[in-house]
Amino acid sequence: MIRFLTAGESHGEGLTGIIDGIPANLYLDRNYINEELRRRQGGFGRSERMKIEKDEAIIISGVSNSYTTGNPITIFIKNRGVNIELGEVTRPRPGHGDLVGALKYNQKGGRNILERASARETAMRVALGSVCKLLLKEFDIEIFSHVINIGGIESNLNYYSNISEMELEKVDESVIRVADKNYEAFMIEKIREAKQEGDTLGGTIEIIIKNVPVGLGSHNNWDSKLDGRLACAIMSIPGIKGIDFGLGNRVVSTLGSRFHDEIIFNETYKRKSNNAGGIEAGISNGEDIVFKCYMKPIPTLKKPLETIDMETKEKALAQFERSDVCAVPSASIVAESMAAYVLANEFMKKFGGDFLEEVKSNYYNYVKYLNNR
Ligand SMILES: Cc1cc2nc3c(=O)[nH]c(=O)nc-3n(C[C@H](O)[C@H](O)[C@H](O)COP(=O)(O)O)c2cc1C
Ligand SMILES: C=C(O[C@@H]1CC(C(=O)O)=C[C@@H](OP(=O)(O)O)[C@H]1O)C(=O)O
Repeated sequence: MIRFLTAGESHGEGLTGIIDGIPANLYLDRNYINEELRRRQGGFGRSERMKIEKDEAIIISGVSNSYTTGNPITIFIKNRGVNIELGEVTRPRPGHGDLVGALKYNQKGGRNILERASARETAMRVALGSVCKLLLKEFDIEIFSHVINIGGIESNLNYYSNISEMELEKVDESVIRVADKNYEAFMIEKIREAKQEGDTLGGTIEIIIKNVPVGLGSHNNWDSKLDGRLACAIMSIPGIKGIDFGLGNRVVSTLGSRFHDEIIFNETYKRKSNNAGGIEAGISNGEDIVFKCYMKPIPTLKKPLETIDMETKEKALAQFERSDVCAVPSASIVAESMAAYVLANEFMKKFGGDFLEEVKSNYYNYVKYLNNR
């Protein structure tokens, strides 16, 4: 079993992560980890903070001469430009953790809460997730993501683009479908407008995972189901408010005869379509795993919402501090990383071994078995 924990505050010394259960003898490419960290820092709409930070993974344990040893791997990422005044936050921001956390932990305001609720912590999830990605790559499993909606500007280039319009449910009128490959330019413009208005945006991310073998996850109990485990991991990302698999909410408006993926046999079992998104009964079915996740608009607004001052109990405007306007592209890298963790964990549960060669032998033995079914 693979498990991980992170620690560290947004404006503290840095972030620490420990991941346990990665087999020995896996080549751990530091450049790859740092490149993943760089990808998370990108995207239009992020705050000045991303110009200050230059995330770099310092590997403290579990690796020798660039190969894993089977020991727990510890990674540290230093916080660089911690130069903002860390005052108390007594005018809590609706949508952030300030009020609920202060009440739950008996704090004067939200400072100690936001330091940990902040998505700064997701840098470490990406570092640890990249270790999981490197393990999955040994078995040709690759995870891709792209942003398909920002604040209602929707790209029609998604996994299911080739489905005829007849089969699409009527799109909400507030959604503008951009059939153009230049949809990114429209999205950037939308973010620019929101920034000018002192407002913020959310959006939709699509994740596609390729070459997943049949048989990860299990139908046999609620907490073994692969879709459930992915949903839990993805929903734990700050700001993510929903996830759906395959055709997503179109399941409600599509006839069963058109929805379910017919089974064919061509050397192995295959499907004529992939509306389920690669998972049936909590088990991967060998097709691409496809899901979408939905991020709410960033809670910190330059044009603040109404709140209550926790000291006076008077009506007030929510506190503003440096903030992103839109962080959907960054969240997509975090979503890839959380998906990598879940899949690597399921992979090790099924093909477990203490060293990579042992995991490979178990895996290829299973592939041989499948080829004879
Ligand atoms: C990559 C990333 C960056 C974020 N940046 C900000 C930000 O700058 N300001 C902010 O208020 N919220 C930001 N958020 C969202 C908050 O962290 C999140 O809304 C908050 O912790 C409350 O959690 P919840 O939205 O899951 O309820 C960001 C989220 C992610 C994934
Ligand atoms: C630091 C990161 O994101 C932060 C997430 C975040 C929040 O409230 O979630 C608030 C902002 O923090 P700050 O006020 O220091 O700029 C973001 O920059 C990061 O992604 O590395």
